[in-house]
Amino acid sequence: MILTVTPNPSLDRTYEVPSLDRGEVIRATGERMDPGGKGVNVSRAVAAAGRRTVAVLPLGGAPGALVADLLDAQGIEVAPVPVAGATRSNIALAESDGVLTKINAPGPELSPEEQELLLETVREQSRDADWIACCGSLPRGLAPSWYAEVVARAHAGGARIALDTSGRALLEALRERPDVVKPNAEELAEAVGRPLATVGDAVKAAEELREMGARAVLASLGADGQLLVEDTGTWFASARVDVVRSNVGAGDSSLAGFLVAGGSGPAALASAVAHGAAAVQLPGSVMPTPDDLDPAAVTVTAQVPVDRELKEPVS
Ligand SMILES: Nc1ncnc2c1ncn2[C@@H]1O[C@H](COP(=O)(O)OP(=O)(O)OP(=O)(O)O)[C@@H](O)[C@H]1O
Ligand SMILES: O=P(O)(O)OC[C@@]1(O)O[C@H](CO)[C@@H](O)[C@@H]1O
Repeated sequence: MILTVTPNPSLDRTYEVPSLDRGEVIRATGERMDPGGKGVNVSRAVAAAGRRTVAVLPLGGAPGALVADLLDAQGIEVAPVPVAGATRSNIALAESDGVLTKINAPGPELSPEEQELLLETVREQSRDADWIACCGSLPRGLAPSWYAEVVARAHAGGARIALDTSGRALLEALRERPDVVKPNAEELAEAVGRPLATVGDAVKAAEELREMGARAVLASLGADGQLLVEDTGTWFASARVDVVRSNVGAGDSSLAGFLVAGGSGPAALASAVAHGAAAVQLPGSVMPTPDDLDPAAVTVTAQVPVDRELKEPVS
């Protein structure tokens, strides 16, 4: 079973707009609502792959009830933590030229009792978990060391941890040796405090994250593909994509692909890239099913193209 923990979930609202004109009334040509938050998306993708998953998440107010209904309609098993504050709504504005602008709200502040209940729920649900995926930003109230605490507890209980977060929450958790961390290019650059211009820069930064405590690093590099650096080797993978419709949740889909394929080694990396490539070709944060995957479009190599310039360098 793959348990996901999303301390700051969201109701994701996507509006399709011709273009963004600041200061004007913009008429949307389409809209959709998805249950969101990075761990929630990982659960949706794991379930779409036909594997058992449970999503732990605080839920509050009318948006929280809507997130619960949407997850129920998708058959996702949820271990909810009722909270007083309303679950946030995050907005994505998708322009017709493919540019996507996202507005992420801070979310409710969790009281000390709610924080304790969240930790306790994670503990209870961890019993049958092979992997625990801890994903996304921390809501107000949770200390930057919160993920570090979850990693320590999970390891004490024998589960493996995949962590997808950023900033101080990531840096503090590294000391507890998470089994895999999944930064995107920006998060990787921020963690090591320098820009990334080439695939080789990303390899060096991933190696540094391992020196800081991560056992493995699965770095997602947007249109450039993905990199896996672990004890047994370093691999680079990419996939052919015809049309990008929405990259919201592509990283979450690829983390799910990595975990359902075993969570280590080149075959798991290939699955991660196949899931990311399929996700960007679907609207909103729709997660791919096995029918959407095209494993033949994926290439994986141990000959990492270190001199290749990133299409989206991080300055
Ligand atoms: N423009 C693109 N073209 C082709 N593949 C893409 C593109 N964007 C993303 N992907 C695929 O999806 C994977 C994850 O994307 P990305 O690195 O943007 O994740 P992310 O920033 O963590 O996303 P999110 O936080 O929205 O889940 C990439 O490694 C790649 O396989
Ligand atoms: O604010 P966070 O927690 O960093 O990210 C939240 C979020 O942007 O991540 C998912 C896409 O990865 C969306 O479903 C959600 O809106």
